[in-house]
Amino acid sequence: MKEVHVAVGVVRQGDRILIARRPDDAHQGGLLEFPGGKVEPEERVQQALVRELDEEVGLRIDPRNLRPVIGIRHDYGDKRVFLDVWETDRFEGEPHGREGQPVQWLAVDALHDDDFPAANRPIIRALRLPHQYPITGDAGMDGAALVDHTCRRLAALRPSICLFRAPWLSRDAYLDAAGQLLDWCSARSIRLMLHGDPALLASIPAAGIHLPWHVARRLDTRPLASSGVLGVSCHQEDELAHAAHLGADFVTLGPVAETASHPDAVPMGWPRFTELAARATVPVYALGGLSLEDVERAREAGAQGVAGIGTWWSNC
Ligand SMILES: Nc1nc2c([nH]c(=O)n2[C@H]2C[C@H](O)[C@@H](COP(=O)(O)OP(=O)(O)OP(=O)(O)O)O2)c(=O)[nH]1
Ligand SMILES: [Mg+2]
Repeated sequence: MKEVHVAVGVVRQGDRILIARRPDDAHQGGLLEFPGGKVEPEERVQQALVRELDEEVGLRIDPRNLRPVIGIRHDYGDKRVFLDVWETDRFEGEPHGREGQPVQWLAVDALHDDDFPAANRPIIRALRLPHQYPITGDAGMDGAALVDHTCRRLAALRPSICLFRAPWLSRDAYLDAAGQLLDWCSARSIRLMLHGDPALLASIPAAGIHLPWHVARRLDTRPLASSGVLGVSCHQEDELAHAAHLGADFVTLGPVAETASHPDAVPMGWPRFTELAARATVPVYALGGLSLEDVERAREAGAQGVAGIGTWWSNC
C-alpha cells in the first residue's frame, strides 16, 4: 500500500490550537483533526499546507513562518499515512470551516487522544512537551548541596519539565532528595520526572518516570497510567520501537555528539539522528553533547528539542 504524505497544520493563538472536525464520510470521519491534507505531486510540504489552510479554513500563511513539529508514520490498515506536522502562530484571516466543517480553538490540555485519529496521539504528546528537557548532573553531589544546586539551576532556567537523574545516590538518598525537589517544583508548575525504576513513583508522586534503557528493556507494558509521563532513553532503532510499544510519551536519543558525561559512547551524528527520528512514532529529544543553541538545529532534524545536562547545568 502506498504511503500518503499529509501536510498537517498546528495553528496557534496564544495557548489554543485550531481544531476542525472531519466530515462523517471521510477517512477517519467524524473525528477531530488539525487542518491539512494530501501533498500533491511536485508540491513541497510547506506549500501544500499553505494551500490546504486556505482551502479548508480560510487562513493565509507565509510558508517561512512554518516550523516543524513532528513526522508520524501510521498504518490504519485501509490506508498508510505520513503526517508531516508543522506549526505557526502567524496567520491572516478569521478561521472558518470553508468545507462546512465545524472549527474551534482548543487549549492543548483539552485535546484528548480518543477524539482524534489514532495517528494523532504522538502529535498531541509533542504539543504538550517543551523544546528543552533538562537533566540534572554532577556525579558525586548529594544531600542538601544537590537539592540547593538543582533548585538554583531550575530557578534560572524555568523549564516546564525536568529529569532528576542521580544514579550515584542510594535509593533512599535519591528518594529523599526527589521528595524535596518535588515540593519545590510543584509550587512552580515544573513537572518533575524521576529516573530509574517505575516503583519509585509509589514513594514520590512525581509527574512521571524516565526509564534508562536497561529498565525499559525488561518491561512489556506501560508501567504507569496515561495521566503520568513516560520517557525512555534510547540509543538505536530497535529501542525506539520498544519504547513506542511501551506507550512512551517521548524518548531521548543519542549521543548525537561527544559528551563529557558519557565519554565512551560513540556519537551517532546528526544524519543518523535525523534518519532515526524520521522513523520514530513518538517525540524524540536529541541528547548528548548539545546545548540550548542546538534547539533549532535539533528541530530541523525532526527532534522535539534538546535534552541534556550540559544544556543548563553548568555556568552557575
Ligand atoms: N488533515 C488531517 N489529516 C489527518 C489527521 N490525522 C490523521 O490521521 N489524518 C489522516 C486522515 C486522512 O487519511 C489523511 C488526510 O487526508 P485529508 O482527507 O485531510 O486529505 P485532503 O484534505 O487532501 O482531502 P481530500 O482531497 O481527500 O478530500 O490523513 C489530522 O490531524 N489532520
Ligand atoms: Mg483535509
